[in-house]
Amino acid sequence: MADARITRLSRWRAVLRLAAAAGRWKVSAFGALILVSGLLPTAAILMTGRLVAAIPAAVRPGAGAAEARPALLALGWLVGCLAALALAGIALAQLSRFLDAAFAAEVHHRVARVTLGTPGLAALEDPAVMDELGAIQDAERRGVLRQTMAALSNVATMRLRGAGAFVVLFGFNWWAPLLLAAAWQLTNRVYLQATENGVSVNMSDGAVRLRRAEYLRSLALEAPAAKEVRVFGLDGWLVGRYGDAWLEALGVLWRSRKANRGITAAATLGLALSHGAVLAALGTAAARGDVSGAAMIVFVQAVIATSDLGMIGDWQWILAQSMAVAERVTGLAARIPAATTTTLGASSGKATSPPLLASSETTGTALNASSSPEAGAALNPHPPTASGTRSGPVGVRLDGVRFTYRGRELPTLDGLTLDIPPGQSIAIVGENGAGKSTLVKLLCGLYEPQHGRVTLDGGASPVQSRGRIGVIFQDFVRYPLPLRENVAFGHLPLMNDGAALERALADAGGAALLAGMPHGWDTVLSREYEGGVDLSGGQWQRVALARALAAVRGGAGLLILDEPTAALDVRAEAELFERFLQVTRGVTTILVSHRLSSVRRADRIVVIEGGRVVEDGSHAELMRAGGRYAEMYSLQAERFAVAVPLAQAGVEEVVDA
Ligand SMILES: Nc1ncnc2c1ncn2[C@@H]1O[C@H](COP(=O)(O)OP(=O)(O)OP(=O)(O)O)[C@@H](O)[C@H]1O
Repeated sequence: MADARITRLSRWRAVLRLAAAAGRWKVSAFGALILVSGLLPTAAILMTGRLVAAIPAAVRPGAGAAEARPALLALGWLVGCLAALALAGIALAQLSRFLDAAFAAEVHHRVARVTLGTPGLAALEDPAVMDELGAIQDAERRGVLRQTMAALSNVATMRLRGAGAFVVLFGFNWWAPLLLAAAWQLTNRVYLQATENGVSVNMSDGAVRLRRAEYLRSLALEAPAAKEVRVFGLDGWLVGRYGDAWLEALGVLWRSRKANRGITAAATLGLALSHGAVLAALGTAAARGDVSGAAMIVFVQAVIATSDLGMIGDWQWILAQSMAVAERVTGLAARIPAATTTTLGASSGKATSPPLLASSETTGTALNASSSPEAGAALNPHPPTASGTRSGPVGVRLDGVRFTYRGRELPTLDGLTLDIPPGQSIAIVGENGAGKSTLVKLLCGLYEPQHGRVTLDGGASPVQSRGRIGVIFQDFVRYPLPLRENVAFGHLPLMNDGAALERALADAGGAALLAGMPHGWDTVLSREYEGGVDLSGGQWQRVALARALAAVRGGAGLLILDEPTAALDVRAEAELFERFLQVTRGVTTILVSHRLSSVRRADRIVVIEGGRVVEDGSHAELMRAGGRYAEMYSLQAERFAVAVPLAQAGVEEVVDA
């Protein structure tokens, strides 16, 4: 019981803390209006009694006589109460709407601040955190959060009305209000317990199942899985699984409701008996003449109004859910490690993003660089840095790095040591699952190694160096946003610098792509939007490359490319790499690729196996050594030799290793 009280208290505190974001005056006005709306009904009940009591005296001499004054006064007060009640109701509804918008925005903002503020991915991949976020999102989607203040005002005014009636009933006798209040409280407690149980299972066990059901629904309804669902004939299976998953989620709720059925019935019976007892006592008193007609009207209204001390239905359910969500939101920061250097303000995801004023200078410099007549000039010879403290290529050092994914027993990287001097171009190769992409994520500070250290720029952590890194991940994001944003996300200050964006896209081999866009830079890269276009896999890859090059233009001194050309045909890839060597002069580049024909152009190649570096050297050195690299290269070269006749016949993709 004490625990439940503490939980309820902390939930109330959480709601009020989030609501406070709307401003002290608005919240104070909200509280005052609740008080007025909650207490005026009791005043109206009392005024009705006064009016009824005064009417006989007023009727006999006529309305103009002095005896009629109390009745007129009571009537005036009653009308005043009702009018004030109506006005307060309107004002409260308006203010609730405003506060609800502010409340939902604050929840949104806090969740975004916490999730974007965590520098790595580990916390967001934690199933417990995913469930928390899923439950919050679910409440947002169902509109629960946007009704919190309306629910709060309704519940609070009704409780005040009930409390007023409770006090009024003491005018009849001492036990009637106590009996009715106890009966309603008991019913309310039972209902509340059932509601809270329902909310809890809904947001824990139910949420997990609901998330699964919604994922299955998204597979059935949304574009990404549409092709496979149709070709593999998954439709029937999906509909069945979705139905089962949905019923499982609802089953959790139904079971929790069923468990409370008996006690709910007992509480309802108690309610009926207590009302019967009080009304019988009132009737007896009236028959004996102990209670006047006017008092009878007041007490009967009060008996009815004590129901506001009981369960209130939907508003209570909404408030209970909002309170549980509010508690989760305010506790989220404690469960997800806070950012050490990133902030929501650095919305580019770069801790060292320049302020807007500085960015125009940055843009100016970039513009000058980009407007250089020399095609393919080095992108970042002396870049303006985001932090203003560092420029030029970034040195990278990994010291005995060991990293194991959550839930896995064996480490993916196990004592990996690698030193990359500034300006070097290095290629990382290894079999599928060797840990190449994991290494990239560690270099970007998305995971922390359990042992060893990753440092950039001569000692900074990857998170501190975010503004100095340009990256294309293997699973880069295809933003269904305008082409401009898809490229400028690499360095936000370039957003309106058409020349710099154009140069980045051209350097990524995407000049023709821009020419084919119906609305130029403003073309949305998704057919789901009016005037939008769909891109091929290779075209998307060029856009992602342009984004990484925009980052370099904005000051990144380390460019990491994880399988940047997997979707390009062989000729396009060869052209692109040729160009790349020119435009990334003065930048440290790390290339992860299975295409050894591209890899061989790097200054240095390292082979990863068993979580560590097993070979390290130039293409020629590694070929001479005759180890893993030489073996892989020879295998691909054999395929190349077989494929050349086909390639000459125009089937170039066969060469793709
Ligand atoms: N988020 C994750 N959680 C748990 N395990 C993961 C996660 N990401 C990758 N792994 C595992 O870590 C290992 C290394 O994966 P990684 O993607 O780094 O390999 P890779 O060398 O890039 O492979 P590929 O050449 O296929 O891209 C794999 O066994 C993979 O299953």
